[in-house]
Amino acid sequence: SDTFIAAVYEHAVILPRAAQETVSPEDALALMNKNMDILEGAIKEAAQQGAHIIVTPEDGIYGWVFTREAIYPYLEDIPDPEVNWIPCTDPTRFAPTPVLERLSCMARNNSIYVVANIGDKKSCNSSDPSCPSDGRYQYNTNVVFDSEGKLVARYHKYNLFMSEEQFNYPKEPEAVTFETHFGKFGIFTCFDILFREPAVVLVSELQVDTVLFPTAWMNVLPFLTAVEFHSAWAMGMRVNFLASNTHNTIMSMTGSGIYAPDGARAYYYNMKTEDGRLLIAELDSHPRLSPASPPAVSWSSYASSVEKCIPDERDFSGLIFYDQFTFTELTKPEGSITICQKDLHCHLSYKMAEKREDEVYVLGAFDGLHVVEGQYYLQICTLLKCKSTDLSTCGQPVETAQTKFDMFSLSGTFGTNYVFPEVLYSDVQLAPGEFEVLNDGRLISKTKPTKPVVTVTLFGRWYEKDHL
Ligand SMILES: O=C(O)CCCC[C@@H]1SC[C@@H]2NC(=O)N[C@@H]21
Repeated sequence: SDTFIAAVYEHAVILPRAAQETVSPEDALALMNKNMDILEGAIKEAAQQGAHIIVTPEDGIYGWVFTREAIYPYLEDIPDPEVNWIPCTDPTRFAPTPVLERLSCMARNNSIYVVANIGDKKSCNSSDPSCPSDGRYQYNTNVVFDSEGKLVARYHKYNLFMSEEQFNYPKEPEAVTFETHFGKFGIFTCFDILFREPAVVLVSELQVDTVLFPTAWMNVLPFLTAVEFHSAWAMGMRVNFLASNTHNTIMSMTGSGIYAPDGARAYYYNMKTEDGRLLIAELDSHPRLSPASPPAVSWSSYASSVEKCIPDERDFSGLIFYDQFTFTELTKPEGSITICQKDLHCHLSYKMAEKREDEVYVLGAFDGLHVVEGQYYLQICTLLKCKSTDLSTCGQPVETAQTKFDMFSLSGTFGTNYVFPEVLYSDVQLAPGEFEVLNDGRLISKTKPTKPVVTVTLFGRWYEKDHL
């Protein structure tokens, strides 16, 4: 069919009382059942509203369990989907798997695809030289059940985030896809989104239509807040993207959404209360075939054609999330300005509705390797509001703004084809339908921006440079 209805659930996970202590398998299952009780409510509601598929978050069933031993009682031995198994109707076929059984039944009883994140365990012995000393591999794992409850996908997270010492890396990245009558799906988890494998492979080589993305994402302004970055990835990669985040304001975890290539269809960001939220929206099954599908972009085309930038004595540098940017201030209410760092030249044309005395904006450029909490090579052009009128605060996280723009157009001489366009308004709000990327690489406002701008950014990932 042409469209389908997608659901994502942002879940305020009930955490284990003491994540460092080892509990009995009964206590582990009791906690997982408490979380699954809540997920079941969301799954039922989504199915009632006609959703074909629902995504639930990373760590959504047992929370954050920090040691290898402490997570063990929560894990199940998840078979390869090729075994063709409906745990709901055949629960004893493999070793005890009460969580798989319950998830399978939730999918089957509500006739909806269910995506969940749980832990997989695989025993090994000394015949395998890389077998861990405790005799098992433990994986951060996504599972997908179809609307009859059959296990159709299993994915082991490849890019573990720093603190996930409870899990092992799979030996090779897994590019997991499955077909449905509403399009081809790919799946990966959280930190995977910053790397080429398997995320980019799923889209560029395996041509999936929709990405399923369970996450436990800690927000970092100005570029890596969940709703901002995930919607930008959907636009840059030209896929649908179903992001389900955990909700825990103490950890800065909030921000889920249903994103199409041309913008968010629904999203949720809430740092004020501890409420979860079900989102439901309609999407094109094959977004690339849609007439509204954005064209392929030649990212550096426009910026390479404008005059080169000449270093100016008023340029200055500042840190954004530990990366040293080169900045120049927007001193006039409107104009065209350029800033460079190494090979990256960034160009901005803009017009403010009014130049306020109490707010300062800069144009910034960064071309280099980010090295904190993981290493990845970035090329970034950004228009952003500084925290105060003191230029030394430029780059620090800012959530609110009052300056309205009449228009903006941002471009850069990117060396990579992987550029994610971000527009963030005041109070961490997205701007669906209000901006677009032209095929010459300009990120432009389509209409007069309706809210004050916090940042407009072209976030480029240069995968080939990571290992040089
Ligand atoms: O557990 C994960 O895989 C999610 C981590 C994502 C965190 C994002 S990516 C880098 C940045 N650092 C943070 O603390 N939050 C963001």
